[in-house]
Amino acid sequence: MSIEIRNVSKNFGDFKALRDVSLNIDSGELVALLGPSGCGKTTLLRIIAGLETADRGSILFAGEDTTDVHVRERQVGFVFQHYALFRHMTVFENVAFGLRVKPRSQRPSEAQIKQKVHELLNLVQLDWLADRFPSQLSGGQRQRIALARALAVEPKVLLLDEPFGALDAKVRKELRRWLRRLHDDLHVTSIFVTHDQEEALEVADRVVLMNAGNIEQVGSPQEVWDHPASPFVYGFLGDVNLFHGRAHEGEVLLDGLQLSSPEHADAQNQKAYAYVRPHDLDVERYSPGAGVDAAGRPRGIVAQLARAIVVGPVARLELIPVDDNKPVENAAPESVIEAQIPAQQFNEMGFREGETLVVTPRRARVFVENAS
Ligand SMILES: Nc1ncnc2c1ncn2[C@@H]1O[C@H](COP(=O)(O)OP(=O)(O)OP(=O)(O)O)[C@@H](O)[C@H]1O
Repeated sequence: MSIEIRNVSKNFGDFKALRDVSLNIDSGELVALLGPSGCGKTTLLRIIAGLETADRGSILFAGEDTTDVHVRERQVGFVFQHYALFRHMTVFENVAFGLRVKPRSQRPSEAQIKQKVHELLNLVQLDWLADRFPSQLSGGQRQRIALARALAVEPKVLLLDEPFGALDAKVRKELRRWLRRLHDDLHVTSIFVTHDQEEALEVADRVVLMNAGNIEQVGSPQEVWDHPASPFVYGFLGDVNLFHGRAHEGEVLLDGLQLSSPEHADAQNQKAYAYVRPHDLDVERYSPGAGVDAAGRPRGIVAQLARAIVVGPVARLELIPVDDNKPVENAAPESVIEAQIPAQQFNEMGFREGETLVVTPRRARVFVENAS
């Protein structure tokens, strides 16, 4: 079932939790709502579910306005972060619950319930736990049971609010792959809230980036990663170095660095930000003249290697720009530059902590502020 979110706004007192949010979700899509804590993800999910009402705007399911449709009639399944399994019921009874509370006319027979519950438990690969109680399950198993329970009533829409939020990193990773496979089998239109960018990028067909009650960008994981639409998205998706400076007629001058930025050829001494991913920085040993191009423009930053963390195939370098006026030890945390190079290259170059290096961006994304 497709979902259309049309100009939805929601205030809590003076606080604007959602500001004129619009979004279309196709039938069978798996969409992630991604954003920092408090950006309005859960509020939007609750409005879609019918657990909360919007101040303005509407939600359409398959083209039909749902405003007057009660949450029970919306055919929505939920899974929340804190497994809401009934503690006094076995796994089997938890999954059967939604079927048993159906109105008598729609309620399946006992034999049908039994068959359906076992099918669902097989689907989440936990049929062998049918007779256990929730307290006898691991966190990951409980979330899979919660999902089986949500699916029991054959929802048209599945809403998941940080479903793996309370689990440890390894289990989270397993479960997100498992959720993706399950979705590929079932194709239930699903919206899944997370503040974990890796989770959103790995699982979703499309990612909706939210910030302060607004949608900043919607796109496939590849699109939002390769072409972040705003400084917020750039900063939120993955590690990034931020350099401040000014742009003028296609050139950007940052602290100790000059970059060409042809897309800002019209800029007239405007405030600019350049975002550079750690793996888009080249690192070489300092020598006089290093980091300066043929025309004498500074293309690299001279910096001291403060720390090198080499784990597996990647070397993460923390570098502090060398400033004549300030001892490196007193550098502000935000001035630390993070670079990532292959561990093999790090070892071949024989870099040592305390050495002076030059870092040069291979790729940067420049945003220019309109008011100068
Ligand atoms: N019932 C409420 N009354 C007052 N303020 C609320 C209420 N529900 C949510 N808010 C506020 O609205 C904002 C958005 O909340 P929401 O739960 O949607 O954020 P979120 O993006 O899901 O964050 P998190 O990832 O922390 O759950 C928050 O600042 C929150 O404090």
